[in-house]
Amino acid sequence: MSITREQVLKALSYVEDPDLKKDLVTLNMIEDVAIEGNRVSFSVVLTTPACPLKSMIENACRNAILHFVSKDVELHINMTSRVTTPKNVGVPGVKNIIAVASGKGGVGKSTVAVNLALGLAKTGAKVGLIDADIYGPSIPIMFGLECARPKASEVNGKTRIEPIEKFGIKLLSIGFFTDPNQPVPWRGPMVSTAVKQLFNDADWGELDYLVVDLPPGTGDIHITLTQTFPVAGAVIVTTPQNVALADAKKGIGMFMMNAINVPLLGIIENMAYFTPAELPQNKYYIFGKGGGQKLSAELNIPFLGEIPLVKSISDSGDAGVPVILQEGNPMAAAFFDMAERVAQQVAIRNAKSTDTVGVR
Ligand SMILES: Nc1ncnc2c1ncn2[C@@H]1O[C@H](COP(=O)(O)OP(=O)(O)OP(=O)(O)O)[C@@H](O)[C@H]1O
Repeated sequence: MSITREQVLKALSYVEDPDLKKDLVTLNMIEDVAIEGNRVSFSVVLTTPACPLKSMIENACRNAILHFVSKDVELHINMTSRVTTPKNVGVPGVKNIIAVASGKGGVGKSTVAVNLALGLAKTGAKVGLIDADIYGPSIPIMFGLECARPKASEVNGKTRIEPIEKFGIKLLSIGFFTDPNQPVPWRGPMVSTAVKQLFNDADWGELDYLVVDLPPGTGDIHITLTQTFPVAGAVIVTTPQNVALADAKKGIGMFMMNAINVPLLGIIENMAYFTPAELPQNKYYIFGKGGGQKLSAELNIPFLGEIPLVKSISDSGDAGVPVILQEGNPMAAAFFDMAERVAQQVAIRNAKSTDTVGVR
């Protein structure tokens, strides 16, 4: 039996990426094809290491080779990734900026942003996190970094801020530069300058994803961010109450405005139901049921999942070790699934955009 490269590629041309709706060969996702006797190896280059369809695609490739080439092939598939990016990247080295927003305060936006960033990093992606919530920067507490002060140096006459590194990600919070006991009366231009500095004056290096925790509502920071930097997409966090959903709708409306026009990656319903630690099967829909799903259906925006109201989420945030880092905690799995879905939506958006590079 003599296997050819053409046979291998022909077989793999029957495997479609379910999200991108094209076959892997057309998408240039097959690399490093090597054949020695009946030993065949190749790499599948996914659009994100957080791809929730990774094992499904690997199985489909295996079946295609065994079916169309030979069932006697000794097959080695290397599943790898190269994160895609919108063409206009505003911060050099940063592939995708993901904004995490909410209509109302206190719905768990920072909790989602933190666990999203750490979930993406867990898959092997290079991740940064910016806490741009000037009214209540909570990320220093959630990372146990209340007293941290990032180093700043002068490079060629320009200030360079070094993000703090913890739990495998780089982070900066507006809270690192203010006194937590001293209220800061922010004025519009100050806000805009401070936010731009977090992006432009920081040494972020190479990042696949830079997650930005925005203040609640719609304001100066949202306008500065979306008009200064090309944002890959926004994630909207809401709770199930009608008042929260109504405000979430306004937030979504802002991202859809022509002048802003940021892709909506989806809605996350936080505190979707209460579940006691000792009775995890019991779900109490204390704030109403299914509001986030209904909103996503109404506005035709992906629903990225629901996170229950669980004491360990709050405790871990206060203790400075986010829940996604706790092996075996079911909430870690819930946040990890959510992170995969967000990365999936970024890849879909990037591929749909005519400006996309990375998927060739
Ligand atoms: N699913 C959850 N279960 C239990 N507690 C939660 C959950 N989500 C968030 N919390 C807790 O609720 C509080 C508010 O959360 P968080 O700071 O993330 O909200 P936020 O929307 O960012 O608020 P703001 O923008 O007003 O600062 C925190 O104490 C957090 O630990």
